[in-house]
Amino acid sequence: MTQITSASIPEVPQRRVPGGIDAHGLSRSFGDVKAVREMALSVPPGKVTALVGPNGSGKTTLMLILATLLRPDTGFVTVDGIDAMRDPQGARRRIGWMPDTLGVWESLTCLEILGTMGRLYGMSGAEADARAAEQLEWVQLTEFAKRPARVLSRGQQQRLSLARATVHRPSVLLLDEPANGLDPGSRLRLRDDVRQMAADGVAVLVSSHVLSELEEMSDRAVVVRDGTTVSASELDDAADRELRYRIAGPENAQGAALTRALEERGIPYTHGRGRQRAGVVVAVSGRQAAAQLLAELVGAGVPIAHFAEEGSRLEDAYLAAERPAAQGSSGAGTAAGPAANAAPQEGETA
Ligand SMILES: Nc1ncnc2c1ncn2[C@@H]1O[C@H](COP(=O)(O)OP(=O)(O)OP(=O)(O)O)[C@@H](O)[C@H]1O
Repeated sequence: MTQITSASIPEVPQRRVPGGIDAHGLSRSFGDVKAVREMALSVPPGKVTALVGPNGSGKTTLMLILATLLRPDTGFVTVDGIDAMRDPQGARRRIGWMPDTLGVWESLTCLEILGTMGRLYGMSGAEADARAAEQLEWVQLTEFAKRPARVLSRGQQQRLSLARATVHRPSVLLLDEPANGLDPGSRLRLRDDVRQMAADGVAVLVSSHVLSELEEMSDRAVVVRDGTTVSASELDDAADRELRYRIAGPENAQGAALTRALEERGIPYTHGRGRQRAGVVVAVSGRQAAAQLLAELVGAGVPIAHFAEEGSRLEDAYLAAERPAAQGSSGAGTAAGPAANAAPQEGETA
């Protein structure tokens, strides 16, 4: 894999002095394939930023560039203000990198792997060994301390990978599909660990295809498509943004009483599709408005068996990115359009 060197690389133009990651103008081609095109991205400290996009949109290529493991054709990356092109070693000391597969020395024990990593990051032998034991305890792998990594299950490998990525207490953490192969309990732990690291000030960038997982772990979302950043948005509490709610009667059908009540109130709705998607979908301006609508319907004697938020802001942003630009934001057949479409190009904000 190409290593970044400082030779003949121009200095980062003065833009802002960020903690975390600031990248702009990133491009990388593989032959004719433009995997990343003029991409801009910021990953602020103290927050978890979700990186989402369709297959082949350039997420892993971007992650590898940010981790200083792949050299971009153009562009700049700073890590805690350090120019990663000119000083990749300095940047790497601040970065924790968890790839989607562990890729370790399989015959070494878990303790040896983490101890070796600690030494590579400049710790003394005693310090590295103590840190290795501490990390194994953190990821609940102490019982495997003296066993070779090849005996670990996929989920255990992921936990060892997280321990390895954070052995040197990085201030930036890059996680590529971290929940792959984790059982539900381990996923919840991972979410809590990632949130705790962000609370401690770490800048976290995490990519995953499991949007529900990302939604509960992330503060922000960056959506990429065709190698470019198409939107960046805060996943703030949905207090007063437009939301979609699915409403169904006791038979899980749309129900004449329900549709009549909505029509009388001038509330547009669309029909659900399929057995699991029965009922109607309406757009409301925030949870307060949703609560009022529910109270009103029940007050009017409409039988309601299901009333729940539909999709999520992250899902909306992702689906909007999957659609070709020409289709725009038609709302995907629901009463409300995606809420995140108007988000600015990442890098123009901050
Ligand atoms: N080493 C490589 N050689 C040739 N093409 C590559 C290489 N790495 C990536 N690509 C191409 O670059 C594009 C972006 O790939 P990348 O792996 O970054 O996407 P991704 O968003 O991570 O995809 P996925 O979600 O499927 O993992 C794809 O078209 C891919 O085929």
